[in-house]
Amino acid sequence: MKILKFGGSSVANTQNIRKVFEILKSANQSEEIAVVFSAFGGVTEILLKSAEKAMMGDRSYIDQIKAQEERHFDIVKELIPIQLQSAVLTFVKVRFNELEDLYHGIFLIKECSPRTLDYVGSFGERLSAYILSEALKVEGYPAIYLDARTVIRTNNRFGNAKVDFPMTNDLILDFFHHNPGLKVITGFIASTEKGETTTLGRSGSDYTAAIFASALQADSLEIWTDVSGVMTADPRLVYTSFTIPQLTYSEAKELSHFGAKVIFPATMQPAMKKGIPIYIKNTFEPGNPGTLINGDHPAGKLIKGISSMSGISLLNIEGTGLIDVVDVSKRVFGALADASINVVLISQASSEHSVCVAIRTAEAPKAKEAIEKEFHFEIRNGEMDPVVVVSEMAIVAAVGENMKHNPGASGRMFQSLGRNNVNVYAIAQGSSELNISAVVSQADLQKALNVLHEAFFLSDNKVLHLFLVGVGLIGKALIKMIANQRDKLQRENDLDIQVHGIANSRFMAFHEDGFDLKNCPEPQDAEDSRPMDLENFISQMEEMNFSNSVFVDCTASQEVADIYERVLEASVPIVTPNKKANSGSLDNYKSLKKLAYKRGVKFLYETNVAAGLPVINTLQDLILSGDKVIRIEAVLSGSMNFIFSEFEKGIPFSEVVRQAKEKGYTEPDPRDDLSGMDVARKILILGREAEQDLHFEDISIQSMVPENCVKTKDVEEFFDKLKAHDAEFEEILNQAKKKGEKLRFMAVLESGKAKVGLNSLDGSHPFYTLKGSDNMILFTTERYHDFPMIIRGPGAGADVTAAGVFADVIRLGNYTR
Ligand SMILES: NC(=O)c1ccc[n+]([C@@H]2O[C@H](COP(=O)([O-])OP(=O)(O)OC[C@H]3O[C@@H](n4cnc5c(N)ncnc54)[C@H](O)[C@@H]3O)[C@@H](O)[C@H]2O)c1
Ligand SMILES: N[C@@H](CCO)C(=O)O
Ligand code: NA
Repeated sequence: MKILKFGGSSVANTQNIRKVFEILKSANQSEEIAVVFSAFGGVTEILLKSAEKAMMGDRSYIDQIKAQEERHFDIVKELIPIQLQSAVLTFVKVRFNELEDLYHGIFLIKECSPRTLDYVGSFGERLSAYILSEALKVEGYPAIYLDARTVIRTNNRFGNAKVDFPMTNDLILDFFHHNPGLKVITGFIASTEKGETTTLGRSGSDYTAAIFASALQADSLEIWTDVSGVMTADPRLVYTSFTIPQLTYSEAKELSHFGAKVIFPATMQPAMKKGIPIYIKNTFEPGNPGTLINGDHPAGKLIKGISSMSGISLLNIEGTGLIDVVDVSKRVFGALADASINVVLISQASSEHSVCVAIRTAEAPKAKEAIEKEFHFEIRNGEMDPVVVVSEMAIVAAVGENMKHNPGASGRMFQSLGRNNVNVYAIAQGSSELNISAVVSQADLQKALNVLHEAFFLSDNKVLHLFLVGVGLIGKALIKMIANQRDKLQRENDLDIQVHGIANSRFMAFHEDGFDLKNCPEPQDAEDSRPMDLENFISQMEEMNFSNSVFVDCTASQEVADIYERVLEASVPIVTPNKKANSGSLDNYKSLKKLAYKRGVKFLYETNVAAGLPVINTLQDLILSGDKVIRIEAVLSGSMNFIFSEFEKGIPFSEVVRQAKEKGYTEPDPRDDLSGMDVARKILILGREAEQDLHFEDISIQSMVPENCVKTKDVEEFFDKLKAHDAEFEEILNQAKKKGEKLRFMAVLESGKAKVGLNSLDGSHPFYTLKGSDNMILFTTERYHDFPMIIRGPGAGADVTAAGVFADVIRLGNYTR
């Protein structure tokens, strides 16, 4: 025997009802079934509201009831052939006539008792189940209409009656014994011994189904609704949520307590007690297996789902007078109970200094008043502070039986919340270890849910949400690379990268779902393009509030570097090829590192030096493992190396500089390379990474920019003026050539001082053979003493740089969560 129950939305119209009949057809093939129906979608609510209207003397109830009568007539006419309609239409007409009389009575005496309300409320199910039983007969079933008032006995607590199970079970068994056929049962309603109509309260039809399942020792109970089972989290807030295949009875209770309103656990109790498996299924997606709720306890994920609840306020009851006093909690909760306030969550630390209670926000003023009244004297005497109410809060809770005796769940929960800058205001975990609840601000709720959902369910699939400032040469190359690699990363590394914000110096744009990276627009051409404003860009990033946001700075801008502090404060990691932050004041360099450490987020800048070559990471590894840097000698500018090595081939100097720019080796302004500034910044950063307190003043720099080229209107004018100096550079080159030497623009750092400039080197020097955009770095350290560690390779250019930025982003993927 299987009991199937269909909710109001499943039988809201004939189109849906036909889907229900299909489901019954296939269910009926394999075993005996009985079916419980709710009223047609929305009917009961209208019946009850109309009663209220009638009571208030509002005649508009008449039209509403008429409309419902028509709706029922229509359903009959659509489901039942004309020659069989009249009996059914008469049944409906008689019920509505009776309803009319009832409402008229309520209207006249302006009174409607809970008893009358239950009677009024019973019509919806009586109508739907009767009509559907007749329609099922038409479909060929031996259908029998069962008005559950004849078998479910309750006390007379109208509105939420208590079932007399021994009596009810006997009546049900007896009815089934004497009435073979497909029972079509009214949900929600019952009666007292005296024959008064009662109702079973919230989700009463589910309860009816569970009562029948229990009485008949059914093999299973199916609750058919309009969602495919219980989801891992509220699907409106977590797009990646999915149906939980199986829950234990206790997990189902915990999950439905908050938010997941698919089932109301109390109603499942009769079936749970008998260990009857319950399926939650979707009428509109019958092929989906939905959720099975039973007693099984398979090993698996730490948690089954995350529930949530909005509209919460925290009450903080605090004071020295609370310590070691035995009746404080009794009085707090007594006062709340007396004021009929439902307590959602409780937390008290062992210091006993404060008690924290979460309640619904609507009840907060009443709760504060009740407690302050109770502790009137203590507050007056200063032994207790006035109750502090913090509103705009929400609760998230991780639920699962596997947390029991299994360390790690709370660690993972709070670590992922913390990493994503979600502040936790209060925590509660019962000793059943079934549920860990955290109170967070309402503004953080969606992020918190997503963070937890990712941490517990998608931990094999991380998503990085990028906000990219600077979509120039490097930025564009980066986007292209991500677009090309994305599928593979998802498939083989469970890592997804989405870009939600893009900006250049003039425009910015955002995309909630992430830009289509294969056809990524320029910031000025994007759909919601707007003028660039860095503060706004950051605010927008914060507002979008993704878990695992990443700020990527592909500019050479000081202004952008100056915002890093704010980004790190928001616990958002930074990846950047921009050298400005690390080569500014030593204090700023140190404080950024400290802040990143404090916030537990990464600040990655491998491409600050030698583009994608592994220089910074290698140096950091050397230092971490206890090595000490004695000397760094390096060619650190791809463009300068290109310029001075190509120049040898007889191309005029100004022309080679232009080529370096065209090849994407130079800084946005090539004078930053020629002046030695770019190299100076790099050696400064290397020195600092080597734990030397290096300042800009500790570097002597030889500039290659002729004096009259320093100040020009723009880069074009600079190139024009540079032409006039071609002969001077030619002369420097010839000097070197004469000696059989080559010109190399390089940096040397030793004993806390650095020198940056042009050198003429003979064939014995390792830099002699460098070509094109090559960089080369020689680290002489305590360990690499007799022979230096050498890193060499192309150190400028869009691809090698973007690849280095990309590698840093992927590295973040390994750190997050
Ligand atoms: N080109 C290379 O080989 C190479 C190698 C290593 C590191 N880098 C570094 O990469 C960074 C970018 O270089 P690029 O060659 O892509 O430069 P680029 O001039 O092509 O692009 C810079 C982008 O940043 C934008 N921008 C500038 N100021 C901005 C601001 N305040 N707000 C928003 N956007 C702003 C510009 O509009 C442009 O889109 C620089 O820091 C450079 O040092 C470049
Ligand atoms: N302009 C730099 C690349 C950025 O670091 C160089 O030529 O090496
Ligand atoms: Na590098």
